Amino acid sequence: MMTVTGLSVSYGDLVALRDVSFHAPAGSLLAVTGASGAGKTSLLWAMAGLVAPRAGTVARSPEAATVALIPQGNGLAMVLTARENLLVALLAAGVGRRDAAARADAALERLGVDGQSGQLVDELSGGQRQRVAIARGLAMTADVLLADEITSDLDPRNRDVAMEVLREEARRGAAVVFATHDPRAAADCDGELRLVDGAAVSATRPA
Ligand SMILES: Nc1ncnc2c1ncn2[C@@H]1O[C@H](COP(=O)(O)OP(=O)(O)OP(=O)(O)O)[C@@H](O)[C@H]1O
Repeated sequence: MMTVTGLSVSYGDLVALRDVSFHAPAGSLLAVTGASGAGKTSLLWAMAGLVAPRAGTVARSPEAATVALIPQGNGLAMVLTARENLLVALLAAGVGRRDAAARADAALERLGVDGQSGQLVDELSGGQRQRVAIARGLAMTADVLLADEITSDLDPRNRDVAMEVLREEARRGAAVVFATHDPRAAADCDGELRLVDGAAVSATRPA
């Protein structure tokens, strides 16, 4: 569904990603692992089209029409409520008002933050914010879901819920790519791309 070929990303003189190739098929959950600074976020941003590659390509098949990114550090608007954060994203994507409301409410409930729906994000705990950000990505029902370190602030129970959500998204047919430091979370995925200093050192593919 999404194929990365010979991808390099640099910021000025700093090369963050070098000659990385991999394939994210529909219906699979892939982990991107590596130490801090290894290039995981740079890879996801390049896949989302948010950073231009210095070399290489990111190709999407025709069925990969929509891409959603759950960014590291949540990327929520603090001055909006949890529900408004989801609604803004859905309405901006062209989803109708009634459908957007239903999808927002269902996603907040799936992540167990429906009780915080009307609260300003600024008033939420770190873990609650992270769950609202996951809910926003879930509500987009994208063909490709890119999830960047989405379990870092979660307790074990909510970590399991987040992993189940990613798994369900893959089961729905999405190509899901999940950047993580957590070896246990990576072990729950169908395959793993391991980065060291921006280079892919190993890759296991979905069976
Ligand atoms: N906007 C930027 N400008 C300059 N350098 C950057 C920028 N973003 C990332 N880098 C550098 O690129 C390299 C890869 O960073 P990246 O955020 O992709 O790594 P990461 O594996 O996601 O790290 P972490 O696990 O800490 O989030 C690092 O050396 C980082 O300092």
